[in-house]
Amino acid sequence: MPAHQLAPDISNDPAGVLAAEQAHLAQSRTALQAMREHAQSLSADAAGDWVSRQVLQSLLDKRVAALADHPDTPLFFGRLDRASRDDLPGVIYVGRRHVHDGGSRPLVIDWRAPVSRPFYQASPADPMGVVRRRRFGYHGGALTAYEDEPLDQGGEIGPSKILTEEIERPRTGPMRDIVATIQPDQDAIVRAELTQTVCVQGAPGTGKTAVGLHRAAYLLFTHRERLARSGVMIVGPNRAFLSYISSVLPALGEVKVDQTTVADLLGASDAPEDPAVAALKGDARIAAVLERALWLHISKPEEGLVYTRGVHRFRVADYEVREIVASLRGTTRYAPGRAALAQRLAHQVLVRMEQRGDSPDDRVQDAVARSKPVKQLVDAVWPKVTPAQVLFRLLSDADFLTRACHKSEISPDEQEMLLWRKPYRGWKSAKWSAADAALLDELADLIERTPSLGHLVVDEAQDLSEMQLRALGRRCRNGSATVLGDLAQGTTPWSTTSWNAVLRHLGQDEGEVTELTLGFRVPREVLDYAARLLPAVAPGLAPPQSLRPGLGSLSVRPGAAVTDAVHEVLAREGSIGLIVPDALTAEVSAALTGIPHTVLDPDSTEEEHRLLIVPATLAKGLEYDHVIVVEPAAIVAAEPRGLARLYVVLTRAVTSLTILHNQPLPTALT
Ligand SMILES: Nc1ncnc2c1ncn2[C@@H]1O[C@H](COP(=O)(O)OP(=O)(O)OP(=O)(O)O)[C@@H](O)[C@H]1O
Repeated sequence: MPAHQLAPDISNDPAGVLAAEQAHLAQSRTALQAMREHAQSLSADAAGDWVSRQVLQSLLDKRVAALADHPDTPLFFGRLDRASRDDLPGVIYVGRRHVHDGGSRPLVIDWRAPVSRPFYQASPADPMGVVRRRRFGYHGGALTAYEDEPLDQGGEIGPSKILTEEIERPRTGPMRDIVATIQPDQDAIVRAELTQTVCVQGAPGTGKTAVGLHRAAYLLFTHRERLARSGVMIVGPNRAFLSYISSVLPALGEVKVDQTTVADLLGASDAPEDPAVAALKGDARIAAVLERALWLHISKPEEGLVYTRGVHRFRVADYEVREIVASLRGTTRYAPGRAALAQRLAHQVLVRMEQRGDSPDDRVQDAVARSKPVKQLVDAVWPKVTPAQVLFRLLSDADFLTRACHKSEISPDEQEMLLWRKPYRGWKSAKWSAADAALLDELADLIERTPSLGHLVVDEAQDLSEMQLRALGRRCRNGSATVLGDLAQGTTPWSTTSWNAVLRHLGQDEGEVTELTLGFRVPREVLDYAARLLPAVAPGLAPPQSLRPGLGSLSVRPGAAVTDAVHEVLAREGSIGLIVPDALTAEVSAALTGIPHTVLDPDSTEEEHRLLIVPATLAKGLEYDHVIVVEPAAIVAAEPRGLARLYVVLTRAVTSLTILHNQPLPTALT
């Protein structure tokens, strides 16, 4: 059947339909193979020089790699039979990438193309020109089932079995893409305009991370050239999380996206710090103090400039130097201001030379700007400083801090808190905390402008301080952002309580706050249980909803042994996360001697075994089929926002949650 004709209704012959679709899959696979062979046959020799040849060859190699067929991944997962009379085919197959035959007839259309959109959005109420939507079921790479949804007959469509099965599939290994089953509300976020910053509040497991990654893939497809130049970056909470999500974008054909953590982006700084001090340093009020501290380094010029050339002396008077400095202050960043001061002084010297009858050119001006007297004056008045020097001075010199805090909203008590109890000997030996890293980054930007990316996806954004948000905001100030998080899962001393505030500190006030409400991960029984903590951790939030009933998924066992619970889940299918208070990690691991397991580490991301011991503070963003939580009371007691940590921990399970405890459970859970 030619793809441009509407398919005849042969649904009364399911075997025939399936066979025809399998034939289309085989044809598409062959066509993809031909596309790959064609790409392989292209030569980079046409390029004129060696460099161009290397660039072209690398592009061709990438193209060949992108055309690889992964036999276990469905080439298409949906089909639309369209009623629209336009130039587009009447029947389209929606898949992970475009495939066309020798005559350029599309056999599969990329899920991100506008014509694929009805696959995610069409409904009987708004069929979007589609008569029938077909979903395909796969086993490995083999097409084994299909399901039709008529869209032109009004009424309601029942739940999709293929969709439910996909959502219920046990989890193994890293996160996978959800391209075949993106839901309409998720799709609206994925396809939001590039210029639109979106902020998504969503309960655990509502697909925020998945949506953020698919949005990155969508934007890269739709604005390929623009974003190839400016770049897209994903920022997640820790490396274990990045490792968990690392294969989603490559599976969607996008390999050129940086995935990083705030700590890695701002520089690994991990000196321990009192949470109250960290919270104060994370406060956006500090930004004004840093700015003042930096500009306090400029001193009032007391002397003029004398420049000697041959037998002549050219003078720039002290009041003229003061005027130049005053005119530059506040109109430029610190480092370009320094360079401009040298140039302006040189210019004055040149004016004097011209007045004497010389006709110096630009080269003379550059030479004067680089000359010793000019350099000495600039160094004295507008000294070269690094972020570390400025922050060191601020945190170790009480007088300087007081001057920098002048007219700011930082109280004397707070100033006292900011000062190091035991100052370091010098800025080179100073040990910086995570909060300091954001301050150093702010100073770096005040000194020299930080380049902006085209788009930033920020996950677990509720955990970022205002100063960290400012740091990320700098990196998308000429672009846009996708901000993802859950106010109930905030576990840092500076966790936010308002998305509008987050957007403001990110510098994306125009961003739109939206909500995902349906949970795809956690069974209802478990989610309802965890939600008992919500009034304490995020009073304003409505209880989350789950798509999965999961009867019998929750088991609370006082006094039970860890090994028994572990043996029980090892007999079942799927991944296992044994989440423990951080302080008990070694003890629990020792108790499991003889049972193969891996201990999750913030940096090492290897998961050798199906059974993983997860320290509670690393569980954020991750999920396991079976979760065993050890001693909730100790998880709560370990940190100021311990109840929120427990909420995160209790919402990691896909199939079952077992709680083991000797100490009494937090009251909300009893
Ligand atoms: N439309 C969907 N179809 C199938 N699976 C989905 C869909 N949306 C989300 N999921 C799955 O649900 C699980 C949870 O998704 P994800 O981790 O993105 O949620 P989250 O909102 O970021 O959760 P958390 O707040 O706990 O970090 C993942 O396994 C994801 O693949």
